[in-house]
Amino acid sequence: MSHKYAIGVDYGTQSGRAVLVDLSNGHEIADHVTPYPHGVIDETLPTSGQALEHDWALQHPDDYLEVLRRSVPEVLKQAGIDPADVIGLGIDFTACTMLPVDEHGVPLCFKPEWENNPHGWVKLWKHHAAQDEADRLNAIAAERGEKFLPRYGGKISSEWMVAKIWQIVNEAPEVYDATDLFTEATDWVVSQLTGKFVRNSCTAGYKSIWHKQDGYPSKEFFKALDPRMEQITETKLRGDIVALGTKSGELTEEMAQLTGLKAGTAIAVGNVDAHAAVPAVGVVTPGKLVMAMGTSICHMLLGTEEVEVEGMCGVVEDGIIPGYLGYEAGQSAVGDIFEWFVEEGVPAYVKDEAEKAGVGVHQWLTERASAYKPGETGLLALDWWNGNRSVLVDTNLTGVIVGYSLLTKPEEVYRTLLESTAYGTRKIIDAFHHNGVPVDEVYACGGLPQRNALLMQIYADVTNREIKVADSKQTPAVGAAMFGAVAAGSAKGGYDSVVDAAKAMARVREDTFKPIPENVAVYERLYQEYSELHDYFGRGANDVMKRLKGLKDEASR
Ligand SMILES: Nc1ncnc2c1ncn2[C@@H]1O[C@H](COP(=O)(O)OP(=O)(O)O)[C@@H](O)[C@H]1O
Ligand SMILES: O=C(CO)[C@@H](O)[C@@H](O)COP(=O)(O)O
Repeated sequence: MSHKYAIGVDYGTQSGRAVLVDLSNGHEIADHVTPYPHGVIDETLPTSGQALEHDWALQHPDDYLEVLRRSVPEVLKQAGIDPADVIGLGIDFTACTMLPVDEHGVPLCFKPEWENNPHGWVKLWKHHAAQDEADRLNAIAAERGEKFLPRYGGKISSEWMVAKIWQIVNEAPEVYDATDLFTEATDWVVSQLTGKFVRNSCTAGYKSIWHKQDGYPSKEFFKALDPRMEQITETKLRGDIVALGTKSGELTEEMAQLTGLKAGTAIAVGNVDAHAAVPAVGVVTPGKLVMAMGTSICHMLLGTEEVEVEGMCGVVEDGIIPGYLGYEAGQSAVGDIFEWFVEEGVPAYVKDEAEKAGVGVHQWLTERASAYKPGETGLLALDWWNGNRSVLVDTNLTGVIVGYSLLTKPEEVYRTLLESTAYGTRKIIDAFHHNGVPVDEVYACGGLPQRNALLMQIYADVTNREIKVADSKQTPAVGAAMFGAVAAGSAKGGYDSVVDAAKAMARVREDTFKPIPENVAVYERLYQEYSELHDYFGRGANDVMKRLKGLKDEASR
């Protein structure tokens, strides 16, 4: 049999990328990135120019198709292989990134009658404008003693499906009525490839409160939210829910024309970016935490029992690797915080000097920040620039930096922001480790580990754990390709399980980041200070952040 390949397409926050992978060893033969032409739509609607309220974050579904149109043919061209040797394709996506579609699967925002209504568009994972709905949902679920709540660390997030749908019910009931299905973007793109709609068990479990044994919450629960939602699981959330690793269907003729692949190529069911990355670093057993580090961080861990962990995003049977309970937690902003500082927080001289030195601002700041010892900046920050996903699950929390003086330098602030995100990760590791889901090893993948060695050393020191790094530029895409190979199956030159695929294809770098004992000692003290601030601002002792947000809302109305 000739050499076989699979393609993984990773849909990130700003761009989508296709990677063509050799199935015998996991090597990335070709990759290509397509920045989304409309990016993240968080200021004005592209059609009408209507201003969006803050906390909104939308996307354009055609941008996802653009990735297929541009990046898939490009990797085929770069690799110079016969498209018939690409036996499978898998995709992974940010989540919960959701959209309303009509009975033909057409996104409402593609239709002239809905294109000017912001609720007809894709709501990106970091759309945080459904916090009121999430708060009410959590109160109602707690009052009713809904047994799903502990599976989600005690709180359903405003980032997820039900809160987002309920916002549409409240603010645009006409869009709700016109919607045939609410879908995850990952399932919608797969349906465009195969011509057939199925839901994947991963997003259904983590983002739509679905359980392998119990199904969705009851009609009574949805009715208690809003009588208009009573039947939603049989109507707008209907659809077969199938396990990761399943073949969703085959590439249609039309999509074959568009991508250059062969019609009939096996297409895996949709997956989530962070979850797809886990087998791609070879993690298929418990005890190993995988951090997908980019705009945000998702923390993924396998377990054998369902236990309650404060503020985790969820525990889902078969949610990451079949046969295990998959645990997920996360931080809503990590790279995004560094980017905010680079874009909005540095003086002009930093940009000038970086330009003169011929390096990016991140690199310029990182080089200078590396000269400081832990504690030397005198600064400490709370990493809540985009709220707190775990363990507090509260998007209304905001950022703090303590310790400024007239001598504070931009690189010190940058280092402090790097450190603050490491403390946020430590909170998550502690929550799992001390509650029956051990974290013995840590793996990192995503854009950040390759770009910033200082950041990774800080994470090793703050967590006091050695960190292994993926030997791949595009780990989630490689994971998605593995699932594509499993969808094709061994008879076609792929694999029969993702565990088999991981054995052959997963790769981590030989060099690791090891904790440095003297740094660990100082960071332990700083982490105790972080914890004090974390609980003071985050657990109700002082709700100043929420009062400020309230004032801001009043002022902007
Ligand atoms: N040298 C750097 N150090 C730290 N962060 C960086 C650096 N370069 C880029 N970033 C951050 O990386 C993030 C993008 O990560 P990436 O993994 O490529 O994207 P995504 O999360 O969308 O998949 C951005 O938020 C950006 O601020
Ligand atoms: O929330 C999830 C997964 O559950 C992510 O899709 C979301 O944090 C976005 O991830 P990125 O930082 O864009 O890779």
